[in-house]
Amino acid sequence: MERLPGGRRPRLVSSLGLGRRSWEVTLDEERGRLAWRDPRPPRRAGENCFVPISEIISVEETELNKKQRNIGKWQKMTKLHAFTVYYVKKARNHRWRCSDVTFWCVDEHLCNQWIQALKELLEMQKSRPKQLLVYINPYGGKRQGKRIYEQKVAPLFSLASISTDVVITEHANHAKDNLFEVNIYKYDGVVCVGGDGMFSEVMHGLVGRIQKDSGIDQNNPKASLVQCNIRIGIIPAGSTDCICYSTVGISDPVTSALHIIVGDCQPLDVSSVHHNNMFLKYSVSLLGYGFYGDILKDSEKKRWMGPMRYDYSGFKTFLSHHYYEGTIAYQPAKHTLGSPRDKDSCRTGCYICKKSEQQLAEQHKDCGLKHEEGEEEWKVIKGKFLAINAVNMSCACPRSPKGLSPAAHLADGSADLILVRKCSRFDFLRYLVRHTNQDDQFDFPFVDVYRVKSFQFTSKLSEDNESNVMDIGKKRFGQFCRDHPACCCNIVNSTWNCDGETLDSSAIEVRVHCQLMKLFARGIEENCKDEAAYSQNSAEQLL
Ligand SMILES: Nc1ncnc2c1ncn2[C@@H]1O[C@H](COP(=O)(O)OP(=O)(O)OP(=O)(O)O)[C@@H](O)[C@H]1O
Ligand SMILES: CCCCCCCCCCCCC/C=C/[C@@H](O)[C@H](CO)NC(=O)CCCCC
Ligand SMILES: [Ca+2]
Repeated sequence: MERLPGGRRPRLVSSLGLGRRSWEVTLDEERGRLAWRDPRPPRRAGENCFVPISEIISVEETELNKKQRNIGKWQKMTKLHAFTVYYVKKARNHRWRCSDVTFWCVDEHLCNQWIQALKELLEMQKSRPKQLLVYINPYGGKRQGKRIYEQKVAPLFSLASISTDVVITEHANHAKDNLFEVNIYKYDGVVCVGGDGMFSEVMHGLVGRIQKDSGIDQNNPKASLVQCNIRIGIIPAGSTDCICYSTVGISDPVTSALHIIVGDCQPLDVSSVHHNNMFLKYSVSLLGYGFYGDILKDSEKKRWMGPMRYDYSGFKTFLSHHYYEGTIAYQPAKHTLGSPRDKDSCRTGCYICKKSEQQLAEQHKDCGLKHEEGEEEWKVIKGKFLAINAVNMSCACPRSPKGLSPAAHLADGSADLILVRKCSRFDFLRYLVRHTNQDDQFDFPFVDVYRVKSFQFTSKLSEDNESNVMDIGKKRFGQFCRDHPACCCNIVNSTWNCDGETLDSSAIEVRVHCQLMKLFARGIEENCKDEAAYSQNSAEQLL
């Protein structure tokens, strides 16, 4: 479509057939939408609909089948020309579906004009991926990854003319290692089909590869890491799927595939985890010591149970009620506007994350200047903890729809550090139950929460071992419980659960890297009235 005088974008308006009737169809480039309305007087009119061009999946010329041709007596004599528009239809609970509408007319030229105009507009959607690298974990979750991809996702990618290279993983770390070998720069994105563990693998491969190619040493805990602009798409097929749920609002393969197709982009904070100047892992969701570490450790032996293993190990770990002694030092996140006790959550277009993005851009501008991160204050807390959870995002998942920290932000450059101190089993149960209802899980005297940009943890055991290396008695006989010297119960360390993988060290140093990577997502959308397929709105509102 050519520009109108004054740079205004044009409208294409035609009377086109839809079903048995004629509708007024408008392609309004200025407002970025395709709309169709029943031109009959309001009392007799049917639905009026519109779809944003950014949410059109594809347009195709269509041969009307026999049933569709039965649209009126006179049309039987004439050759009809038709095209189908496939678009995103928004359903309840953030679920997206692919819907379609077929318009027809007798004028072949008009039909082609519409197809061409729509295709040109789709071509202009520059954030849409054309070529993707897909990794499928056939053993994640309920072992449905391959079937989910082939039946639900691949047909949508092909409808949207996205070409794919698909790798079905044969062992753990296959995807990660592969990402260090292939030419990643020819792809517009990498898709992982699996759970949080599979996402973590792909993220480590991609972020690690970018650092390697940029000459950054990941072992340096103070290194300024290079942002990864190749987006990752998650097709959920795992046991928890917390990253997908927290960034899309639902764990649903079709919804995620559609977010990839329309080229959504959601920046994400990533924490680096080090031990003694050695890089251990990155984390985007949960770094959990104590309760969640113990669940993970126990559940690894029960992988054959599938997603149920977390319920079994969760119950067992709850009954064991272990607490761990240690010291946490953290740097508060002073740069961010929010607080973990906020009532509002991070949503699409979040202004708190936008503010952090601006700050990051400013930091990059004066990249010559050293930022005084190391000099900022550290706060130190010693204690006995049932759980230490550091979350970069809410960690919402089907088990806990508002997550471990409902007000955490996806891309604000901070993590919420939740400390659950030693308390009774009953109080801990009350705390856990609040993960599943609307009550405030931080409103307990034994729970503290801080928004941080970095933290360190040392367990009491490793502190003692370091300060008493010559204490032969301890070395030989192990450590004894200080509270009950006579009971001889061994004090052991817990394990860190890092996005569903265990870490070997209990002493760790963690730093949040603001918006280090990007996902094919847009954050959780507010439930707005005009959400549902943009239909049933009045014509006056629309046109
Ligand atoms: N072919 C494979 N065989 C064995 N393990 C694999 C294979 N491909 C990937 N993996 C590993 O399986 C682990 C778990 O996979 P995934 O995250 O997909 O499922 P899950 O653990 O059931 O789900 P969640 O992480 O959501 O709890 C990943 O850490 C990944 O490294
Ligand atoms: C009496 C009712 C009490 C119910 C309490 C339910 C609380 C559920 C909170 C779930 C929080 C999930 C945090 C996400 C962690 C993921 O990075 C990780 C990898 O997938 N999953 C687990 O470690 C698996 C963790 C599974 C925990 C059950
Ligand atoms: Ca964050």
